[in-house]
Amino acid sequence: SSIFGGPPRHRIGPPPKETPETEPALTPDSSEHHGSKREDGTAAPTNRQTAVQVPIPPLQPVIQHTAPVAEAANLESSNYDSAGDGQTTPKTSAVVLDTSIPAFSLSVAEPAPNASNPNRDVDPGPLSTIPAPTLMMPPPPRPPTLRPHTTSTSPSLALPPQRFRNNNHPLPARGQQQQQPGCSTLAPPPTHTSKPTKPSRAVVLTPGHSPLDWARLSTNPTTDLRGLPPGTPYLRVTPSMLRKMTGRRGKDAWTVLGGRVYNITPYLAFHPGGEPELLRGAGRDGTKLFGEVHPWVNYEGMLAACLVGIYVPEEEDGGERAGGARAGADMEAMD
Ligand code: HEM
Repeated sequence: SSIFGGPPRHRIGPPPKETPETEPALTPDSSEHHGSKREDGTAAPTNRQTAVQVPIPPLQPVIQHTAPVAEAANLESSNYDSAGDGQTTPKTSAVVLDTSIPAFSLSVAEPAPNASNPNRDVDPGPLSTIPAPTLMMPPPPRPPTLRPHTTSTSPSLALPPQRFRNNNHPLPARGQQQQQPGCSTLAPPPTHTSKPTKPSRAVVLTPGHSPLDWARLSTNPTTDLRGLPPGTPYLRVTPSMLRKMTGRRGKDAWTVLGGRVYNITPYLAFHPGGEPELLRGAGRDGTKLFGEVHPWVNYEGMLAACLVGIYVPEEEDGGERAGGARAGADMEAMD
């Protein structure tokens, strides 16, 4: 049965007016009008009368099998004509069409409205008696979904099933036992390879003494940060000479880094570690100290404009040889 309340294969035409409930209630006026429109009206009333008496006729009259489809359509359309000619007919042409035209023929002739019916899932209608593959396309496959699956065997990219997120599972998430409620389980495991970070000893530099300011100053080709008279060549600095350059008593601060002597006085205010720290290397070889604090610092590039000379051993003869004499003369000139 169908929602129309009767055998669906016995109805054709517009569904609202062909329900079994309305068919018996048809007035004689409408029925007789139908009969008057027939050109061969002699046989139609008899057939309709038979159809009324047998709503679901198991056998079809022979004359109805010979009725053309076009004629049946005309009968159907006239059935909805409100005009009457006084003749009475106990049953409408819908019954005649039911008996004269097989349901298969009608269904195949109009597949589109049924196939496009959005309510076909809940209202199969007349097509319910016909095998589905011959009438409508199969439903399209459902697109893949990433929604959480309720089955344990379905692969999913979404959250794992609840049984993988509780403590009863034999393979809990990493570090789950140490997690507090609401904490993420993606935290890295505890490791002993990282060293504890040392507190920073960097100082707050005064305005205009940032690393960028030093870079701008030290790379200026016109800037001479050596603290020597213009045109002074690179000096050969001995340990005795270096010890006098501590940055105190009016003298500049020199330090040795990698065998080269630098005047670090201009850099004091720019040193991120502070002036006292930088002065720890003044008047001495600060290579080891420098490497202990920040071996990654490119001192050669940063102090290129501060290069005084090279660090040389002390002369045994007190500077009698040419090189030592020149270095000694230069040092005397700076004093
Ligand atoms: C030789 C004696 C030196 C000592 C004792 C010394 C000490 C320090 C200290 C304690 C810091 C702070 C590190 C921190 O942030 O905790 C520092 C930072 C720094 N020093 Fe020195 N320093 C010396 C020489 C130099 C020299 C000659 C230069 C430049 C050529 C220099 C350039 C820097 C730089 C760029 C930083 C910042 C490093 C960074 O933040 O990574 N230092 N220094």
